[in-house]
Amino acid sequence: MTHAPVSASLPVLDMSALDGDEASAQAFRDALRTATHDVGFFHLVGHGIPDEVTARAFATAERFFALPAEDKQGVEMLRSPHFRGYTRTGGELTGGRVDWREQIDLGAERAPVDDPAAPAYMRLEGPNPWPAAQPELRTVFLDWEQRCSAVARRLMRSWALSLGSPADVFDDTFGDRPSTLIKLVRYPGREDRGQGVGAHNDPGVLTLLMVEPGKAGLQVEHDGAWLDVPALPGAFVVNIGELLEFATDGYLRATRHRVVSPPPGETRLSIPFFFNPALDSTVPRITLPPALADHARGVTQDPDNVISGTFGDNLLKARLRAHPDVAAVHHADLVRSAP
Ligand SMILES: O=C(O)CCC(=O)C(=O)O
Ligand SMILES: [Fe+2]
Repeated sequence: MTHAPVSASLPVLDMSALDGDEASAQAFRDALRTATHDVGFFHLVGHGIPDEVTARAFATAERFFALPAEDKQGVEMLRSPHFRGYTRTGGELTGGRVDWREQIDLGAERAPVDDPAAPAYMRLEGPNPWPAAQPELRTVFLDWEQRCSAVARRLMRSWALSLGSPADVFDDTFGDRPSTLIKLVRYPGREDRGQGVGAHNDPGVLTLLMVEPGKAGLQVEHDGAWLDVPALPGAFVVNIGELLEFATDGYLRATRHRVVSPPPGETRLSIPFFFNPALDSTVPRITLPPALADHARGVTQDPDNVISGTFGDNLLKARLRAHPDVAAVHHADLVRSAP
């Protein structure tokens, strides 16, 4: 690949260029840096995940949402102090307003941390509730997690090089305990085409989003307007989160986005994968070469959303806000002490 074509206003990057010669790998890295400096979003093809694997992921998600309500309630997030499991439609907030989507959150499968002296964010680590009625959910999405993590680690190394840093500059941030999270999301249709998920930035580093083929609804803020971003079949929509903006002093941009509900009678499935640092790791603030540093905009300052270099702080804050019912049941001590 030499040039990034533009489709539906977002660049399309072909990751298979990394398997080519140094010139094509360099062109990919330049396109990666430019896309995430300018818009903060791009389409990613050539990522190596076969179409049939993606089709299986959507078929599995569809079967999960079609389970009887009791099966979904059996794995509801309200039972999980780690914010894992099923959230019914209307059970989640973004920007203080109700999102119209149902979802299951599947994080890195680990043992809970039971050290009372550990920072509060370590409560986010723990097991997932897997539905007994659908055993393949576990195998399909543990496999999806492995595949997406490999793509994400490769992208992180490409960003590092593209910013004039050693390829491994971000490696320790993720280490062997990255905070991965997969959401299976179903947006029901409705008349008013309102908030499927409200406008937000992703709080972490990197998001690889797969959208059901042919479905629109994702909108990305650019130059003060909302761009419609229909999915390209088999391609990820990739965006960066606030911590990569933080790491680059705003040279790379975490961009606000939202999903509007599909029309009545339609639904939209999506599978976002979040590749984020270990909860207790501090993201390095990298030194940019002068030519890039001149174009660093500084980190966006929002008094309602102060960014910490420690990922766990950001994630815990985001989870408590999005799921106040889970917070009230399992983390009343934290909610009471919140400013
Ligand atoms: O469902 C989508 O297309 C996007 C979801 C999203 O932005 C999120 O869950 O952070
Ligand atoms: Fe998002």
